[in-house]
Amino acid sequence: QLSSNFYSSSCPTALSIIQGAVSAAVSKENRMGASLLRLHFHDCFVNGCDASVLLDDTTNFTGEKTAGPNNDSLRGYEVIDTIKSQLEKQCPGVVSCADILAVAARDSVVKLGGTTWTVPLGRRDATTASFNDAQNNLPSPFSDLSALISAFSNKGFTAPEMVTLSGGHTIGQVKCSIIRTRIYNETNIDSNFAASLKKNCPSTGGDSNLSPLDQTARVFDNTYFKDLVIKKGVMHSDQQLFNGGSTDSQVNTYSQNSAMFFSDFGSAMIKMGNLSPLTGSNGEIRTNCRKTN
Ligand code: HEM
Repeated sequence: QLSSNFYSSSCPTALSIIQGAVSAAVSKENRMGASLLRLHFHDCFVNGCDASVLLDDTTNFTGEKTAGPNNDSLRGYEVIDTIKSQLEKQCPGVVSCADILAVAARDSVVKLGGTTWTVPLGRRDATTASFNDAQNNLPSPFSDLSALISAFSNKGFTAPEMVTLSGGHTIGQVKCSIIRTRIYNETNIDSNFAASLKKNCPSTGGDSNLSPLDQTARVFDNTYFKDLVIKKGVMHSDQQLFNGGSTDSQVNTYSQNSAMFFSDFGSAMIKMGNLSPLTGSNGEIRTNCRKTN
């Protein structure tokens, strides 16, 4: 139902405007590429790829931005605002915020050295956001493998696709509060690696101190999987993918074959971008991604 040429007559410059703005934002701050990829994931897993994640709360703790997994953690909203205002000047009322998120995620991965894919377009924007759905549908970094598999299965993904998409953690940063239990209490972690993470993540305090999600977190590559094999997964949920269970062999394969990871990642991102889009006369094209029209 979505199509890659959706804006080719209504806004032929849309894709180049988005790419230019993503490129500028990531050049200014490398981590922004990771933040924009995560924004699309957190949009799609909560009632589909409909830009619900971008709506500001009208009352505190009713929308998605203030839900546990997003509050003080999701970032990149200002970059989306910049892109939206450029698009509104060029083609007012045409390009949805949901499509901006999907294209910005792809352009971020490319800019950081990763793979590319063709983004199907034509999503429209939601008029509601749900705090509870964000609380309940986004996976937890404290989950074991079985819970990670079911969180993705609830959205129609296989366990191998869950592993592939987790490769998104090849870029970006994580807060100390998320990794503290792992680095102080878990045993399936390389001890020198744990010691080095503790330097920037004390046992009390420093909750917002950041650590890179893999050893080359400024580059989209397969180092995330190489790290898992040597027990250098950063979050509990990361190391679950290589912990003596059913997903070990796939992690091994990706650690040795980045081409396979790249090609699977592109396919899985297209599938994620297809999660219940609003099309036709459903939803709207927001003028401001933070507010309904
Ligand atoms: C498998 C289940 C997943 C869990 C439990 C999870 C959880 C998390 C958590 C807790 C953080 C750090 C948040 C913070 O410290 O503020 C994070 C960061 C990140 N996640 Fe995930 N995530 C998962 C899957 C994914 C997927 C599927 C993608 C994209 C395809 C993704 C992309 C990212 C990126 C790029 C970052 C870094 C963001 C930044 O630096 O701003 N994650 N994730």
